[in-house]
Amino acid sequence: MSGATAPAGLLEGVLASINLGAVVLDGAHRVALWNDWMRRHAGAPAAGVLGRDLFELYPALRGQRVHSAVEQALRNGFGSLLSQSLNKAPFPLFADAQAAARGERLQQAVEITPLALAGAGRHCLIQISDVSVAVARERLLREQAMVLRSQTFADGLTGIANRRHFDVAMEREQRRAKRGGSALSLLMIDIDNFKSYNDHYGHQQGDQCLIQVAAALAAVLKRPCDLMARYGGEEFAMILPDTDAAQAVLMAEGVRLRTIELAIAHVPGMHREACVTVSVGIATQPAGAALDAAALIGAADRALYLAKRCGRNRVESQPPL
Ligand SMILES: Nc1nc2c(ncn2[C@@H]2O[C@H](COP(=O)(O)OP(=O)(O)OP(=O)(O)O)[C@@H](O)[C@H]2O)c(=O)[nH]1
Repeated sequence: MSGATAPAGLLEGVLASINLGAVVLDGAHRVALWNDWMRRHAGAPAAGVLGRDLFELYPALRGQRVHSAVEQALRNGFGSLLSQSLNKAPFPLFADAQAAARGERLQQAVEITPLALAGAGRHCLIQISDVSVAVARERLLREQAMVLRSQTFADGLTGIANRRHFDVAMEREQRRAKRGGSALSLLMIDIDNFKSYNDHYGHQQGDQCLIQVAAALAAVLKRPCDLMARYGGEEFAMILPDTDAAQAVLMAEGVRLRTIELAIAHVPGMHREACVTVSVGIATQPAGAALDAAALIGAADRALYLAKRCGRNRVESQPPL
C-alpha cells in the first residue's frame, strides 16, 4: 500500500463535480446526501432536502418503480437499473429554468445500489444520469427509419403504394383470406391508349395524368385494409380483402366512372372517348378457395387483356386457373 493520503475535501470536490445526480437515502428514505448536480437540476438546495423523506419530497414517486427499487436495496440488499424505456423521467429534474417552466423533464437513467455503512445500517445510493441526448438521437433515428421505410414502399411519382408494397400486401392478404376462409378480389387497372396521350402531350403531362388518376382511384377505397398500388408504368392494382365477385364488379365500375369524372382530355382521334379512361380486369378468390397470389394476378391480367380487346373503357372478369 502506498502511504499517499487524499487531500482534504477530495470526496466533496468529486461529488460536486460529477456529471451525475447522486442521492443517498438512509433506511427510512431520509436524504443523507444530495450532490450539486441534484441542486442544479431539481432546483432544491441540499439544505432544504437533507433529513427529509424522499417520498414526501416527491410523493408522485410513491408506488412507482423507483420506490420499489429503493425498498429492494434497503430491505434485501439488491441493486436495480431502471429501464429507460419504462421509466423515462421519474424525477422532476430539468435542464434549466426554461425547461422547468415548460415542464420538460430530463430523460433519466436511474441506478439504485445498496450501501452497507459500518455502524449506520443499510443505506442506498441513487445515481441519476441525463440521457436526453441519447434518447433524442434514438428518436431521430427511429423517425428516419420510418421515413426510409415509407419511401421504400411508396411510388416516387404518385405517392401511392409501389410494386414492392403490392407484392408484400398481396401475399399477406392471400394468406389471411385462406386462413379466414374469406373472399379476396384483385383489380388490375390500365389507362387506355396512354402511349398516344404521352406522345401527343409529352411525358411531363403524362406524369400529371398518372398522378391525377392515382389520387382519384385511391379515393375510391374506403376501408383501411384495401390497398391501391402502382403496379407498373400506367397500370394500377387494387387488393380488396373480404370482397366477393359481385362487390368487386361494383368497385371496378366505380373506378371506371371516377376516371371519366376527372374529364382529362385525351388526344382527339386517337381514343374513342374524349377523355382519359381506364380498363379494369377483375379476379376473385372465392371464400374458402385455396389459391396462390400468382393465380389471382394471372386471372386479373387476362381479364384486363379481355377488356382491352373488347374496346377499352370497360370492366371484365376472369376466373383464376
Ligand atoms: N408519362 C409517363 N408515361 C409512362 C410512365 N410509365 C409508362 N408510361 C407510358 O405508358 C405507355 C403505355 O403504353 P402501352 O403499354 O403501349 O399501352 P397504351 O398506349 O396505354 O394502350 P392500351 O393499354 O392497349 O390501351 C407507354 O407510352 C409508356 O411510355 C410514366 O411513369 N410516366
